[in-house]
Amino acid sequence: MHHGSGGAVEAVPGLFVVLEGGEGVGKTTQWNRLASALRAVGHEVVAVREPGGTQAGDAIRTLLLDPTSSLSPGTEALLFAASRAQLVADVVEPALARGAVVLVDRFLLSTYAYQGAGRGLPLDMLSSVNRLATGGRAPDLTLLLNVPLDLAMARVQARGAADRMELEDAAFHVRVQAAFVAALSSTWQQAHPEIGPVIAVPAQGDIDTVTVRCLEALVQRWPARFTAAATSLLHAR
Ligand SMILES: Nc1ncnc2c1ncn2[C@@H]1O[C@H](COP(=O)(O)OP(=O)(O)OP(=O)(O)O)[C@@H](O)[C@H]1O
Ligand SMILES: Cc1cn([C@H]2C[C@H](O)[C@@H](COP(=O)(O)O)O2)c(=O)[nH]c1=O
Repeated sequence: MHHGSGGAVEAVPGLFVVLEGGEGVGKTTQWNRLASALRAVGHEVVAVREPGGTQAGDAIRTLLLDPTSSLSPGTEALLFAASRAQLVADVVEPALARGAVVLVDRFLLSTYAYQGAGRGLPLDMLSSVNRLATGGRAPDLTLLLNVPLDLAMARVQARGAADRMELEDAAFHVRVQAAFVAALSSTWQQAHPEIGPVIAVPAQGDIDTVTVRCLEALVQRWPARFTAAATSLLHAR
């Protein structure tokens, strides 16, 4: 909420922002830093990751990422959707209704990239299942962090203890990466309004530079909403 020029209290719309990209591109790092930067200038930020973010979602995450889990592609897709359904109902919708900035580490585009391109499931089926999960809620903006695949995979290897998805072979990760890149085209986005707008953020530089690029993307999209963030960005330079 904020006070309008006549003193009346006006509702501020919630904003639903998603960070996307393949393994090791720096999503979680930037998700933490963006949340801190926006909170520092007074925004209510609800930061959650997928799969997870609820009690049920965290249990589903453990099952999905455990390298010893044996899951068919359909089971996997349904479990990601189930985690998402709980997250949208319990966290995303209430936070958006309060006017918060909801920052999510991965959302439906990951399903299209991993279960669609990676596993070969048809996007129309994934879309139907996920309509049930999201109730049609689409992100207001997705920041797709872009890093060459070999560099990102080297980071993942350096991190150690790979999860079930990270252990997939190189061809799987090449398909996933190609699907993310395809989502940058305006033709693709027009055909998939459930994903919302997707823009690329070059994420190869040092961590601070990438955070500034992410913030700049938000300021550019919503200049009035993020005036304070823009000012602090200028001071940081
Ligand atoms: N800009 C950067 N430059 C160098 N290293 C980075 C950068 N951003 C993140 N890293 C490092 O790369 C590794 C992966 O980062 P992070 O966990 O944020 O990526 P991610 O995209 O969330 O990965 P995943 O999807 O596999 O969990 C971490 O060790 C992190 O410290
Ligand atoms: C939401 C979502 C995620 N995945 C995959 C992508 C990653 O390999 C893991 C999540 O791990 P992270 O460390 O949090 O990135 O799950 C997927 O395959 N499908 C999805 O919808």
